Amino acid sequence: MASIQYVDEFEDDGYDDDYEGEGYGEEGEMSAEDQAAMTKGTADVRKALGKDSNKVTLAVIQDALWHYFYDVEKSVAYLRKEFVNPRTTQPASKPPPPKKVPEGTSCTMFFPASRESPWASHGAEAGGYASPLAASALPAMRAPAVSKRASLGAFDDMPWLNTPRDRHAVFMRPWQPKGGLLGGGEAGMSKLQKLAAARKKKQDEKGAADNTAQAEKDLGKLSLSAARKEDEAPVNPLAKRQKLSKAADVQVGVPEQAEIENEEAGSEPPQTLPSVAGEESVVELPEPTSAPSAFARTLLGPTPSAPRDPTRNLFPMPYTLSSQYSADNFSTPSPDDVVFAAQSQAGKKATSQAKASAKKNEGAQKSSGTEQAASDLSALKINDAPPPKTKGLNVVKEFENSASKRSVSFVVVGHVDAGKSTLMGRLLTELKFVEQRTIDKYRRQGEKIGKQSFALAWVMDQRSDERERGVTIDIATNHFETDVTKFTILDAPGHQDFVPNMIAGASQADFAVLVIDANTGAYEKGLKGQTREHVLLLRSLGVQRLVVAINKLDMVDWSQERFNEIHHEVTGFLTGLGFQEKHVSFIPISGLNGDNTVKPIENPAAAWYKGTTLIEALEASGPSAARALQKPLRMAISEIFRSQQGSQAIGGRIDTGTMQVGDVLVIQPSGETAHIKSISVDGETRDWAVAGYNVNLSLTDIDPVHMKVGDILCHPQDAIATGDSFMMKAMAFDHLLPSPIDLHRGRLHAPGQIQSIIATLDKATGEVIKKKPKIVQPGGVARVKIKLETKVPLEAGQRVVIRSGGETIAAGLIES
Ligand SMILES: Nc1nc2c(ncn2[C@@H]2O[C@H](COP(=O)(O)OP(=O)(O)OP(=O)(O)O)[C@@H](O)[C@H]2O)c(=O)[nH]1
Repeated sequence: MASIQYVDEFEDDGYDDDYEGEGYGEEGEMSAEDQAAMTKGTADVRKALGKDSNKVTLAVIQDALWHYFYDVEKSVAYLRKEFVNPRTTQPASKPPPPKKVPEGTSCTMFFPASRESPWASHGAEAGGYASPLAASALPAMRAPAVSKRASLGAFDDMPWLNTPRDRHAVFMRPWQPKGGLLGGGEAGMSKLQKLAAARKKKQDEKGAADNTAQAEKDLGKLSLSAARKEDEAPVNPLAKRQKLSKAADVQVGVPEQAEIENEEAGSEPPQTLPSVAGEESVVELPEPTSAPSAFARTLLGPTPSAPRDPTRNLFPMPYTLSSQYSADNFSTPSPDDVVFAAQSQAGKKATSQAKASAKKNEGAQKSSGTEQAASDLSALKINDAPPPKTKGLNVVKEFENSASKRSVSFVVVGHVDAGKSTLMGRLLTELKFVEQRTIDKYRRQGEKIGKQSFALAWVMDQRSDERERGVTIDIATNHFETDVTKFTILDAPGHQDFVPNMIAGASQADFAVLVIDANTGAYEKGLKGQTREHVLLLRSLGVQRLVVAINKLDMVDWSQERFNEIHHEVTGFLTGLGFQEKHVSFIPISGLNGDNTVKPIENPAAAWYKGTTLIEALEASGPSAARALQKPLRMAISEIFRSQQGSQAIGGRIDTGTMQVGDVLVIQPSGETAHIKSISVDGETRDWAVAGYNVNLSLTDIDPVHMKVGDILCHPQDAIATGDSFMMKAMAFDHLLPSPIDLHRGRLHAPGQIQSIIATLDKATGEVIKKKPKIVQPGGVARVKIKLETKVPLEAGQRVVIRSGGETIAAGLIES
């Protein structure tokens, strides 16, 4: 088969002749398959045309075959329509006869692409870019046998080209800002814009020279040379700012009544500048040469229609024309300047020069509000305030001699929805620490969100997210007292997502109330869930006494059988973990109804129970060991807040030792010190506090940035050390191996890793069983090396919990 060359015969038709479709070479060989198909197709077409076949050339036949993918039927139909029986009026889309017969294989292909993009034809609908595929270029994909004009119309009847217009791809031209917008980038400037810019530059240079001469003349009249000398001397920022604002006052000045009247009358008043010496001079000032651009107006608002303040012409900047702009904003010292001046005076740190300028500035401070603020601030005299005085008490003796009630904290734990918060709400209501009308109010509010059954729980769950979700999220603290004891309730969240908060609560408690939902299925679920995990954590954190409240017994009709079943199983579980039976009491209860919280159960179905009420059980419980008053002071910060008096305050529990007002404390790990200004225990102000107390301290001489929740307070003489590497004796709840972990102690959370497992230990004796094991099985005890990412205040003998991936994997004692 002869090789043919398709060439463009429409050289002046406006198409981009330079462009050849990407991927199509000038010389492309027809494949053997194509050649065979072409030969057969040609014969078939001729046969189909019969005697009319002499009306068409071979080239036209082969061109048609190529276009119709060797579809003889379509090719014949086309040839008959266009060549054998041509219509009198040729359609615009009629493909012109190719120049050469398609016997060959190479072609030049043409896309109807614009000069701007080889891929798209600019000027499609909506100013977008129509893809060649959408805009009749599809035939060109079969281009080797088609001229570019043919590509536009030859295949209009192809069904696959009749795609709806809404499915045509449209490429949008990327947005490019026009050059020259507020002096925008030069790259995008048109020639005209460049020319205009060059002319303007020339004009400006000329104008600037004139203006400079004029300004120098005017400035000479102002006699500012003396002031300039003053400027050179170092002054404090306030003095400098005030001097500038004073000058601004002089320059910008408040217009005289006459001027205002003039302006109101619409006449431009003479622009008057009073000199420093009071001398008046009329200054001819240049008018701004152009109005603000549309962009500037968008940013700064419309140009005020009122006559402009003439003095503003001193600053021919576009923003001064904005209605938002005020030249008086800096005419008085800024708040920072006021603070700076006040601190300089209060701390007596200012240099003599600064003092002199501050004195000078006093005269300049015309605003009485500013003077007041400065005097108020100087009155604070933070650094001058004497530290709170200590009474030098022997706190241990004071404690022993005091007739105050014992202070006890208990944490309320258990599986989610066991009824912990409800039980505490009921207890506080029964004891009249919460009024019934408050519960009624909560019930009405709860009804609105379908949570009326949580009315009692809302006594503890005060956060809006807790109320909306019906789930306790963080430790809620509340207080009540009996004749002999002041109790602090630490209501812990039961949801597994908030176990770290439960750990924080448990680490502040003397004993725990474990609430178990006796309902069918609920108890069993809890035993696999947080009932079990919470008990493990209590044991690990050193809590030895438990009151087990078997709750919601109203739902199982006060079944003695159910009570006994739970009693039996839980006792086995607890003793297995090392709890002593004598330190654990079981109470059948209904927190919702209040049965057996303060008053014995009235329901006859519970006549089988002859034991104590919850409050009696609480009274009988307490700390498992004597308070460690003689040990060094250790208090973990559980909250940081501002007291009502505005001073810095913290809350927490004293783990060991004693403190009194006036003591200096070290906050670890920052190492910063503070003074105790006041101590509050159970809402009462005290001179001292001892281990076991939950206290609020008001501190002085400390910046709150040096404190955070989880930090430890101690006395400087026996401050706790900080470190990031510890040896720990750990009881494994899950498999333990060197891996990333989170270490928890109270509110302290520190990321780190188990660096190595030193040895597995005998649970009872603590003797080494195996050195350097690869893994520790759940239930095993091991000595592990912990490396933390930051230094934290931890010391030997402290109990910590290790968690990983949201699960508690171990707990134990810091050894060193
Ligand atoms: N019938 C009955 N329902 C109770 C009792 N105690 C609590 N409930 C219901 O149990 C649901 C959960 O009570 P909460 O007090 O929020 O439970 P919780 O243990 O504090 O929940 P979390 O702190 O989120 O773990 C509420 O709808 C209570 O009304 C009870 O003694 N009897």
